[in-house]
Amino acid sequence: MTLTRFVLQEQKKFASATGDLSQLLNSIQTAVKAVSSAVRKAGIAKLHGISGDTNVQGEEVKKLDVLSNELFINMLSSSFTTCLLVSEENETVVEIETEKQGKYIVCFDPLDGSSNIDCLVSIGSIFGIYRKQTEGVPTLQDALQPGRQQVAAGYALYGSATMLVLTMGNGVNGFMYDPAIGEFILTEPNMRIPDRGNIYSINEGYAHQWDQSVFNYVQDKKDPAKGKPYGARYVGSMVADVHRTIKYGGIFIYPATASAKSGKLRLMYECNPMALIIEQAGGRASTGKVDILDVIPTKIHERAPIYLGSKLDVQEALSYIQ
Ligand SMILES: O=P(O)(O)OC[C@H]1O[C@](O)(COP(=O)(O)O)[C@@H](O)[C@@H]1O
Ligand SMILES: [Mg+2]
Ligand SMILES: [Mg+2]
Repeated sequence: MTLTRFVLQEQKKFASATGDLSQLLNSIQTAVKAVSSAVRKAGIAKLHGISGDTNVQGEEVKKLDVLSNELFINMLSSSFTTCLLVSEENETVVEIETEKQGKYIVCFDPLDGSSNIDCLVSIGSIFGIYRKQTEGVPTLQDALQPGRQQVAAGYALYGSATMLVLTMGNGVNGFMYDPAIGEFILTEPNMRIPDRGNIYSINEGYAHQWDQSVFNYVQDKKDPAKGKPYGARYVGSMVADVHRTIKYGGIFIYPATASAKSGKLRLMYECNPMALIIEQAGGRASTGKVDILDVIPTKIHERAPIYLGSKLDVQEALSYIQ
């Protein structure tokens, strides 16, 4: 089953569906294919003397995150299904030209894990989709919806293969890209996260900046007197760290630190899409105080601390904090 057919099949379950969401998801699929192809060429480009700024001819070469952002914006605006776009790479909300407007709002991180590009480590893209709630000209306020309102969300992981993981609010499905036929194939139907894992994932280099509660939790996860110690894994690409957490279970944390009181990760295009996927796969995602999905955003680039993963692991971590 291809991703395109899967989406169409979901659409058929709703007699009133116009097909706009399917069209929107198809445009994201195309953007992801184009980003994937650019990612696969980026490493080898160095061999041919092409770097992020200029090639051997002195011609300008776009950085991967800038290129990915343009691909997402072009595909989404020409899908005629969106009115507002919120991108990590754009300071303000992008309003689609009136003639091309549709009823959806898309928040996205076109290229996540950018510090990993130059060392050939996995990177990704993340997106969350909302319906415009009011009539009339779209405004910033239309974009500031809590994550709970997402109609669909997903991520693409550019790893040893490219995989697109999608939720439309009734479970999570994973599609592996087969470059030979140019299609995403459903290879991971109904993905479920284990209720408990044995991996913790956090940037321990910042331990001196954590709250005591985070420190105590991580300490206990390593203490043989407190149970079998957990393994540590931290890629530094949220998509890769979250994908591993869904597949193997465990916990991913990007907490508040002394210098970053709301952590680092962005609520609208990193935390919210991942939180919907994790909840739909049977896990939990919290800021430490409330469910990520219940946070009402006040600005498009705001940050949130995040504790995400297996239900019992997140519950245990939260018991240290609350
Ligand atoms: O280096 P740190 O502080 O651990 O941060 C890692 C986090 O930063 C990010 O790379 C931020 O994403 P961008 O690359 O899209 O800015 C996340 O993917 C990752 O989880
Ligand atoms: Mg990111
Ligand atoms: Mg990014």
